Order: sequence, then structure tokens, then C-alpha cells
Amino acid sequence: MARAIIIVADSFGIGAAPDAAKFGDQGSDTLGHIAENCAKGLADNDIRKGSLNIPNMTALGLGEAAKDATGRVPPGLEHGGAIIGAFGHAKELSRGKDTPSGHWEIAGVPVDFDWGYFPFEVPTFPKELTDALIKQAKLPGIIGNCHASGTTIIAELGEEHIKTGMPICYTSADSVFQIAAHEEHFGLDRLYEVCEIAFKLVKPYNIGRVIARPFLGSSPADFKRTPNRRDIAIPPHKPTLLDKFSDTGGKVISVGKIADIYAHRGISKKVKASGNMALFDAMMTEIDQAPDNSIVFTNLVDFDMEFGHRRDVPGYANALEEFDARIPELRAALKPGDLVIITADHGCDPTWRGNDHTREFVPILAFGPAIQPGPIGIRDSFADIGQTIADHLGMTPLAVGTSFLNG
Ligand SMILES: O=P(O)(O)O[C@H]1O[C@H](CO)[C@@H](O)[C@H]1O
Ligand SMILES: [Mn+2]
Ligand SMILES: [Mn+2]
Repeated sequence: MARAIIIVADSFGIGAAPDAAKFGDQGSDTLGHIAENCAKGLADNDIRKGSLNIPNMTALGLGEAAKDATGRVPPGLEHGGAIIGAFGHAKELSRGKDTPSGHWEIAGVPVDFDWGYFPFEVPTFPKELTDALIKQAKLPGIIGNCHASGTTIIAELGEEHIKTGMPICYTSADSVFQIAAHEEHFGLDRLYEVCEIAFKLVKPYNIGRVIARPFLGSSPADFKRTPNRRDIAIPPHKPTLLDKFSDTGGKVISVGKIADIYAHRGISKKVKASGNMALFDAMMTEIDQAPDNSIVFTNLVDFDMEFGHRRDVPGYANALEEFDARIPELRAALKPGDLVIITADHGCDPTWRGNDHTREFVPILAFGPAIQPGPIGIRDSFADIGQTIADHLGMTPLAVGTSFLNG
């Protein structure tokens, strides 16, 4: 009688990874820098104030895990009482610090090859690629053609896009080709269709994902991306925990963008919602209904998309506090054979230069009625999470990773 609940707080790193310098990320620390800013009163706004207030994750051992990762407990996360979770930190074996690499590694499949990336120069996309896209998708042209933050480029080019009908194509330090277009003027189905064409065209460049980024509004003051984002992703190169578990009759319930990230492989049910709290609500409903022998797998994307990439420290702090406040509700809903793991897929330090991810350790906070609390130390791969879940669910061990249950 067992179930597993995985929650990826997207981008919630807890300190620079040993190989962070390779990425220009030495010294990055998503949690630590947020906590420091909060403690100094630099993350006060209308919604939140003062020190980072996340008592539930702190009681699960987050401060101690951060201390093991960086040498100090982030301010506000000191904990006097007993720690009630199994806690640790994990480094990433995969070569990239992107979302698919992090998630696939969590599910036992580290990414041991290099994704393709587009160069920082402008135009960023090869001419053959954009020419083919314009021709095959019958477009009047494209605009953007650079590295950009999605919200900034919509503000800059949204009006031109509406006027000309040319979609906004951009990329980031991730292996992505993103297309932003107006849901009404350009049309949502048309955008999805253009993305499908682009997905075929970027294959030779080894690009991991094409992402449709629809938006609404009439001027830079009110342009807003809608929840109709769609990721078209390359499937994992080897069977993941999800594939193996589904193959043996287990049920995998995706909440949020999990299904997209695994290219819909090994998924039994998909639930979507917009915003971390709505995703949490959806997750609670699924936990309530999920049968024995199931995995409820949730990605909370706002941490990354709304706050990490946007370099919004108060926003990130508030999102952590909102999430933390719901942990008692989650604990109360657990059944005897449940294992919950809270983790992340990479960092995205909101105090860091630029607007990209940061190469960091991720936290592992594990708990459940029969899970022994205490340190699980530094883990050599995110794959230890998948292996632990395989162990908990009584599966044949995965090829990569070491279970931290009872040991
Ligand atoms: O700036 P936006 O469009 O949110 O892009 C972000 O979202 C992409 C996919 O998660 C990443 O590549 C990152 O750059
Ligand atoms: Mn991510
Ligand atoms: Mn991201």
C-alpha cells in the first residue's frame, strides 16, 4: 500500500553547485539570497514583510539542508525544535541547468548529452531555420530573433506583432525556441500550428523544446501572457521512473506542466491549473482521489516563471510563504503508505545577474507517516529521488540513483 507525491518547486535552489563556476553561477543561492534580502527588510511590499517566514519547510529540515549546502543556515530558517522530515541536498549530473534535464534526472534519467542552444548574437536563429519557418508556416516574417525575457519582449514588440502579423520568436539560455503571439489577433490554434512546424524544423539543431507563448491585451501596459502556454518537447531519451511505473500498472497523475516536460510519456492523467495556489488545490484534489500504487507529480511553475526569471525577490519570498503555509494541509491529507518529496529542478536566483537559471543544489525534503526523519546528506544526483520513489513503491531499482529510505 504505497503512493508517492512529488512536488517540484520550480527553480528553488539552495546554494551554488560544485560545478556552478562552469555556468558563471558561482555564489548563486536562490533560497539564501531571498532569505538575506528578507532579513534586511529589502523584500517588503504590500503583501509581505520582514524575515522569510517558512516555518513548515524549516521544521522539515530546509535550514539544515541549506546549511549543509552552503555552510550557513539562511536567516529566518533557524530551528530550535525537532526536525520532522528527512532532509538533504542534491547535485545535478545532467550537463544543463534547464527544466527537462532537472526533471528527467529526478525521474532517473540524467541528460548526458548537450542540448543545442542558440547564440547570444542578433539574429540568434540561423537564416535557413527562419526562412523555412516563414515559408512552411506561411508567415509574413518573424520579429524578435534574439535572446529575451518573455514578458519584456512582449512589451517591446507586442504592438508591432499585432500590426504586422509576424510572430515574436525568441530564445533564452535554455534549449528553447519560443513563439509569442496574440491569442485573438494571431489566433491560438494558428500559434500552436506554427509551433508544430517549428518543432520539426529545430530538430537538426538539437533543441529540446518549442514553446507557444500566447498573450492578450492591447498595449504594453496591459499585455499579459495567458495560461494557454504549450510546450512541445523532445521525449526523454531513456525510460523514466514514470514510464516504468506505468508499465507495471501504476498510475501517474500530472499536475501542471509535468506531462509536457516528459512529452506526455508514462502519464495516466493530466490536470492543469494556473498559478501556484490553484496548482496546489488541484494537487490536493488528486491526493484525495489517487488510488493505491500511484504517483501524484506536481510542478509549481510560478517560482521560476513569475519570480525567478523576473528577478522579483519579494514575489519569490511571498510565493514561498504561500506554499509553506499549505504544508500542514498536505500533511493532514496523507494516508499511511504515502511518501512526499519536495524538491526543485535547478535554481533561478532572483538576485543574480541576467534572467536565467542558476546551477544550484536542490533541496530534498521527504516526509510521510512512515518516513524516518533525519539527515540524508549530500546526494550525488537528483536521480536519488526517483530511486527512492521506486524503492518506496516496490519497483525494480532504476539504473541510476541510490535510495535514501532507511539508510
Ligand atoms: O522569459 P520566459 O519567456 O518566461 O522564458 C522562460 O521560460 C522558458 C521555459 O521554461 C525558459 O527558457 C525561460 O527563459
Ligand atoms: Mn524549471
Ligand atoms: Mn525557467
